[in-house]
Amino acid sequence: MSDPQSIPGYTLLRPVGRGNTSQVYLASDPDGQRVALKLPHDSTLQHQEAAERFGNEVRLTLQLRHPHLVRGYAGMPFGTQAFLSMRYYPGGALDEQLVDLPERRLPTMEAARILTDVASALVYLHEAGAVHQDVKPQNVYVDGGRAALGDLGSTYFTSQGGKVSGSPYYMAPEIYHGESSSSASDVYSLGIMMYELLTGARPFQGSTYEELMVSHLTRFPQPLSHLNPEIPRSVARLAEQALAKRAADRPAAAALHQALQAFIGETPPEPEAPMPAAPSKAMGRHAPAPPRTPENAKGPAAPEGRSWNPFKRRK
Ligand SMILES: Nc1ncnc2c1ncn2[C@@H]1O[C@H](COP(=O)(O)OP(=O)(O)OP(=O)(O)O)[C@@H](O)[C@H]1O
Repeated sequence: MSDPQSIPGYTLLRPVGRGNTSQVYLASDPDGQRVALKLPHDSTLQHQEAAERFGNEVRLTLQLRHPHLVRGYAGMPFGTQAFLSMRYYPGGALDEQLVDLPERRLPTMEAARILTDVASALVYLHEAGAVHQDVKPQNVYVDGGRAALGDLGSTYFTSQGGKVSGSPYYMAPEIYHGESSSSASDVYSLGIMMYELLTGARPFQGSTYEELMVSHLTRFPQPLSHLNPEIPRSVARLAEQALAKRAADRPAAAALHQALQAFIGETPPEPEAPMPAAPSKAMGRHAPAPPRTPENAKGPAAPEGRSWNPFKRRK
């Protein structure tokens, strides 16, 4: 890991979190502003793929600007002085905040506001031709009730291509199949987050990678409005469609954003307005994907033994 004291102008205040690839500190920057300072572990810098992922996160966090993306201030993408300075969120990541709540559940309107913001960030990324690939509460930061999506390490521009990845609880069927990801894969992950935040439970469960894969590929969650009657039908229907097994059957992030915005009262509801949809051949709702078994699936390999972690990104 870079020595934080050796990054000119930054004063380390205290550690705030540790991930697989980096350590994050609360620090003060050259202007005396409190920032989150992310420093890669030594092991990250020594591993080419991990180092490239860190560099990708630095470059894209500084390049992509949106009110609902974690704001990057400064950084160095590579080398022993690699770092990323970004907005500091005192409450940490959303998953860390959920742990403290009864039944891991936010009040419905709070959850809907967070989801609206994440959907808004995805609309921006998708319009820019980018795919995030790791939408999950661990990568969402909330302050004052409003959210920002972070961790652009796996993000890529479709025009340039990128390595497929995802986290098993949030990963779309096409990624389990070993196919490429697209904006529709992000919409699927957002659909999982909608279920999780609006009901307190993830729609697909499994105690091993294989069980979780089978669940994503073959099961259908209960209608969202049965699980939470406070959710308007328009939002519930789109969340269910976001979990369509076939990418082409999912709505665009813009449709989800529009419906969520109307729900939280940020724009007047427009029931007559056509929802923007992802280009699609057939619209068979929740059409099942061809049956796959753990043996024939081409998706990312399941880790062995007890170290299986459904939140950990697969590459
Ligand atoms: N901007 C921020 N503000 C406050 N805390 C943060 C911020 N960014 C990260 N953290 C804290 O640091 C922890 C580690 O960050 P993060 O998950 O981004 O690390 P990582 O090494 O990139 O993760 P991964 O395991 O996905 O490689 C987070 O769980 C969170 O607690």
